[in-house]
Amino acid sequence: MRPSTSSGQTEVVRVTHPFPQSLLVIGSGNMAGAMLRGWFAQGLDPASVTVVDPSPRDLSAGVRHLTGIAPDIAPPDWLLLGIKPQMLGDVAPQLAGIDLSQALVVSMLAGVECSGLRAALPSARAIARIMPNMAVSIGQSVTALYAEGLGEADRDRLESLFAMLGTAEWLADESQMHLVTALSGSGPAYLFRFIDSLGKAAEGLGMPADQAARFAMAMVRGSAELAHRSDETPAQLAERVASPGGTTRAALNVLDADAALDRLLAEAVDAAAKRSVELGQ
Ligand SMILES: NC(=O)C1=CN([C@@H]2O[C@H](COP(=O)(O)OP(=O)(O)OC[C@H]3O[C@@H](n4cnc5c(N)ncnc54)[C@H](O)[C@@H]3O)[C@@H](O)[C@H]2O)C=CC1
Ligand SMILES: O=C(O)[C@@H]1CCC=N1
Repeated sequence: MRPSTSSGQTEVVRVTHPFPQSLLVIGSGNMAGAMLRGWFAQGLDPASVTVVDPSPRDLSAGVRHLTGIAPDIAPPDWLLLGIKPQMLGDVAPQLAGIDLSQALVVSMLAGVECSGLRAALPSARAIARIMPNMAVSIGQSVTALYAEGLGEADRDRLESLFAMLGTAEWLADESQMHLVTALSGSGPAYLFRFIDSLGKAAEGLGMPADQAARFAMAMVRGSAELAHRSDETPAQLAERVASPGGTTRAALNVLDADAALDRLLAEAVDAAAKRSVELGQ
């Protein structure tokens, strides 16, 4: 946008965007692919991006695509790691031929800590970790950020780029990455399962399957938005739905008996966090 000056003349504003000069992406599947599409929509130049992936997902026009790491890859400003954690051991030695002395490595690998990334990519200028989630594809991820000893310019840039894809928040302690992975990284799957299970419950009691699925989905969508906009906590909102002696209380009594739901989710999140620790080893 070009704002007018008080004299009525149009002032040319030079926008300094936060995108890296050159972005090398290793592994562009569900997550890295969705991030790239989000950034392209916000102005990232496809010509500044090189994607290395034998079978990338929905590659955008204008991006340089390689099926493997080639010796002529120019030293990148950012290196985004979008491979599975289990692949790092194979991929890292191939990256040894690329000059990473100017590169900020941004890793989305679940479980792999900064020390493991540093050992795998010893020549990198700096290393940061992120934990986004699948809602990155609609610009509504909550992305956790973590880095040690990162300069202010890198921190600002990282924060700006992930704020473009939803919200971004720094973690003070790396061990929290395992928990955030188990909470908001894997979390969309828990909610998708809940929606599916709720629809199936109504179907089992006699509702047509497609209608039950539609109602379950619409209810979750509206309720999540309501909870997001409300000043009250989700726990308080649940109490507001439950009329004394009514239908909701009858259902909540089932979920709350022996803290069944709390215990189930605590167990599920604990299993995910433990798996995150294992993936880093
Ligand atoms: N899927 C999710 O919801 C989330 C995933 N993550 C993390 O994101 C990373 C990627 O996950 P997804 O995108 O779901 O997986 P994905 O399987 O969709 O993407 C991985 C990509 O790596 C490519 N690849 C395989 N071998 C390669 C090689 N040697 N060189 C370059 N590319 C290669 C594959 O072709 C694929 O496109 C994982 O480390 C995961 O922990 C983090 C948060 C959420
Ligand atoms: O399941 C996984 O390992 C990845 C990390 C968080 C979500 N998906």
